[in-house]
Amino acid sequence: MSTPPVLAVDALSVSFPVKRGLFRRPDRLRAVDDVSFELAPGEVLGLVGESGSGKSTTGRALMRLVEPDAGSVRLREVELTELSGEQMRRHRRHIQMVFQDPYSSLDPSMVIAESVGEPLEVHEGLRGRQRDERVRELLVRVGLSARHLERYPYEFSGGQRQRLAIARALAVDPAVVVCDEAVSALDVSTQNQIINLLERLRGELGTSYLFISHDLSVVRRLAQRVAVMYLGRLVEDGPSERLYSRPAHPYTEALLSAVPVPDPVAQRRRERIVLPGDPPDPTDPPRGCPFHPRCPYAMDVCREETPAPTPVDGGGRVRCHLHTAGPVLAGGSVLELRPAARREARGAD
Ligand SMILES: Nc1ncnc2c1ncn2[C@@H]1O[C@H](COP(=O)(O)OP(=O)(O)OP(=O)(O)O)[C@@H](O)[C@H]1O
Repeated sequence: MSTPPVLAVDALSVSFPVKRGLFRRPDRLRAVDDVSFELAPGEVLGLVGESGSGKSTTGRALMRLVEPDAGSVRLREVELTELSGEQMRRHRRHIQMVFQDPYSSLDPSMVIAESVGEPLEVHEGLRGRQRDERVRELLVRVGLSARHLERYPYEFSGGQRQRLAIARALAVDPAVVVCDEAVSALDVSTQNQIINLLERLRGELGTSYLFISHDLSVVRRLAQRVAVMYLGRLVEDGPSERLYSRPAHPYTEALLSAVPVPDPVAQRRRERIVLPGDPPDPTDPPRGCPFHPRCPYAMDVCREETPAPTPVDGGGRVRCHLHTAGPVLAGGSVLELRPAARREARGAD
């Protein structure tokens, strides 16, 4: 029997009211639409997509920092969507978040002993010397000096502050950490250090991460599996190795075509796919497949029907009509999304 997931998200949806005018009823913006995924113990799942695709809202909904409209979030068999406010506050020790801006979790007016030690006070009732001793251990664990206890966050560099935010998130030994663009504001060498730190801590503590980022090259370094969002929906998920080498959804293919590769010869040979237009208005998504107005492979069916998830090679799923028609078009269950396949798709239109 395979190990049960530490986190199981099923058909999660979140919407926000959006005011259009004084006398009109607010529209609903579907920021997260029917999203499902699982996270295994010690696994890193990358969540990628353009700005506004719903990545942060997904992460925040898991923590109940925004309330889902529908769906289930099970953390180690506990249904988080059914907990009362007080129960959820207590349960947050098991699911923590690291934000892009470390000041989201570090109060600038508190010394490190207080801000990193706060979860230890709240969840384990530790105070004084006991709390400080644990904070010292945490500082060392994230590569900082144990002597920094009485310093304020502004006395640290950006990378060091992110280490402090990670120490705070890990203080109460959570099962899952949601990292929301946690390295995006850092320069490349500091990014590398933080990624190495997260990887080391995963090895030492067995923590699972949902690693949200718009940067596919950063995600590739850390994630064993990747899920791709477009307009609030997951369009594809699967093992990193397969997804990066053989994307099954045209949107994933376009995102990957923009990621630079280290080999200059391979880089010159690559076809950069520039998607036409902007992402549609999320308060008025297109009929059929939400991606069809920008899709280089769009067929008639894509304008009419919303694609259902279909399994792809090596595990994972893709929501794409082209893929459903895959065996006809390409003779395999993962399409080769190349110009030839594109011509065939148009022919099958
Ligand atoms: N509190 C809110 N009220 C209204 N709309 C919101 C709210 N929060 C997010 N949205 C909208 O929901 C959609 C998804 O936003 P979200 O921040 O989750 O996307 P994202 O993929 O994380 O992008 P980014 O990386 O730019 O934050 C966007 O259209 C955004 O404008």
